[in-house]
Amino acid sequence: MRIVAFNYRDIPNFPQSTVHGHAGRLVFGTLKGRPCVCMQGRFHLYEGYPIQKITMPMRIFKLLGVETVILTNAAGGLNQDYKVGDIMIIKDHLNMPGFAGNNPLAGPNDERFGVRFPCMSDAYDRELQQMALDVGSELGYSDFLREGVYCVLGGPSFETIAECRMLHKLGADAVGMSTVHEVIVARHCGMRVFALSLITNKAVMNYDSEEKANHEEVLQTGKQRAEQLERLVSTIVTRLEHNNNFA
Ligand SMILES: O=P(O)(O)O[C@@H]1C[C@H](O)[C@@H](CO)O1
Ligand SMILES: Nc1nc2[nH]cnc2c(=O)[nH]1
Repeated sequence: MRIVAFNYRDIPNFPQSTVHGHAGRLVFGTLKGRPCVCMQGRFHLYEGYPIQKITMPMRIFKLLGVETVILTNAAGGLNQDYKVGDIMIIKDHLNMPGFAGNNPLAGPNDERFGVRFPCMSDAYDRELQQMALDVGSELGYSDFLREGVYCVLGGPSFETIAECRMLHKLGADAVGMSTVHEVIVARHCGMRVFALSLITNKAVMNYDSEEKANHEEVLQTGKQRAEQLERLVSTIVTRLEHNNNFA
């Protein structure tokens, strides 16, 4: 298998990864024979990037001919049934920065990519969600595979207890700092989207709790589930090929 990788710093105008654990490389290769491009590290509002810069890779992928985008993230579990290490298939999102006007599509619309007012009620492809459930069940992952609503915040501070309680009441199952901006831009230009959250920590909802969210726990849980996540995603990619829907 041949892989070609580019450091973000060698790609003109590409943002740089500043987060520990994000390697900062764009990797081209094949996954089970299927041509893929993977980002080793994504960009976040808390790094100080304008939201259009964070989502620029989505438009590059569109121009490269990508049809399906698979996004993964680390998130805190708000749903009290969730456990650390659960994998949540994202079925919908709450875009908190968007409520405050920070939407990647704000500003003049570039008609070459999509319409001024794109629909988001179908942001997360339902067929791909079902496929992930089927694949997860075949792989024996059903005990830790969930479906839920992801809420994006700006970060970098983790949430207060009151914020976690509010987000849970609003219908969020998991909270994080990424993904939604990319989803909006990917859908705007017509790519299919599938997204997963790894529940790396439990959001602290109780004033008696001694637990504290921290990035080390996030990285640690990521390492523990890496192999299973990799198998889940690569099997889904294989099914895309077998279904031949997106060639
Ligand atoms: O996968 P992402 O980058 O969304 O991971 C979250 C947000 C921060 O980068 C990090 C905080 O621990 O986890
Ligand atoms: N905002 C937020 N992002 C996270 N990423 C991983 N865990 C968390 C969390 O608890 N909150």
